[in-house]
Amino acid sequence: MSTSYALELLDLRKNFGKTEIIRGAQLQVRAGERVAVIGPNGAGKSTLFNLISGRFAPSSGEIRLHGERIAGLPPYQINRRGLARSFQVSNLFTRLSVFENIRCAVLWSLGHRYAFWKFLADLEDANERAEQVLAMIKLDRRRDVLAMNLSYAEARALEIGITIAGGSSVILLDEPTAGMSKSETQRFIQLIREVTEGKTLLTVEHDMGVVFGLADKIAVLVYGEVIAFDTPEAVRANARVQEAYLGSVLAEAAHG
Ligand SMILES: Nc1ncnc2c1ncn2[C@@H]1O[C@H](COP(=O)(O)OP(=O)(O)OP(=O)(O)O)[C@@H](O)[C@H]1O
Repeated sequence: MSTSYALELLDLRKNFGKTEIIRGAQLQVRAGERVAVIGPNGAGKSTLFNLISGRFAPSSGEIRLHGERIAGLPPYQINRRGLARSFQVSNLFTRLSVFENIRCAVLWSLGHRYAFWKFLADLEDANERAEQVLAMIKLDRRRDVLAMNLSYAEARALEIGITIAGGSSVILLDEPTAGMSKSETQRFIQLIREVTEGKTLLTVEHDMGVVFGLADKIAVLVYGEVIAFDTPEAVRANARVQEAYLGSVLAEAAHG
């Protein structure tokens, strides 16, 4: 039954002009699973995330979030239904503090932009929730620092905090550790594991160390199709994946 899945892609397709980039993608993600979407450059990973989060409307097919149809809805409506996508660092409010950035995200998720009386009543709750999120992303000691003065890794942690602030149950992270050193990456994987505990997570990831450190399941996207969706061990052993993509990447990772 479809409602047992947190997220489903059903024969999803997306054309840009005459070129079909997503070609009948199928995926069924259970609640609480952490899934890494991998695939060669240009396979359509970012496009897939843009479809799921509502930035692009699919050409055909369906997307279901907790059994509800969301394909073609605008991003804010998909967000209201419990799906949040990480924003890039450049989307932080650089002249606001770490705390204020998170509080904005909490208030936004409460949907109180236009109802001032409700806004005041809930401000205390929002403050409390923002403090909790700060502690979760381990930036409580950087609470009053302006976002523009954070280190790169701290800014990425803040980005994750903003993504989870609204309490969404399905979280999409696009290359969360890109640009980090090896030790920062290790710490960040742990942080992501903690803050997404009990949630459904989808990441796009190129770094195989991150993939194997974070994912319960791997979805392999090749030419706009999910050619495998299984545990890391099974995907690693899958001949079709080896042939299409993973063999070369794993060989590289082993020597890198
Ligand atoms: N808005 C767009 N208009 C036209 N073509 C697009 C658009 N967005 C993406 N594409 C094309 O779709 C294909 C898939 O791109 P996408 O960025 O989704 O791949 P990806 O798997 O995320 O790649 P990478 O790993 O390199 O980031 C590429 O050939 C790209 O040029």
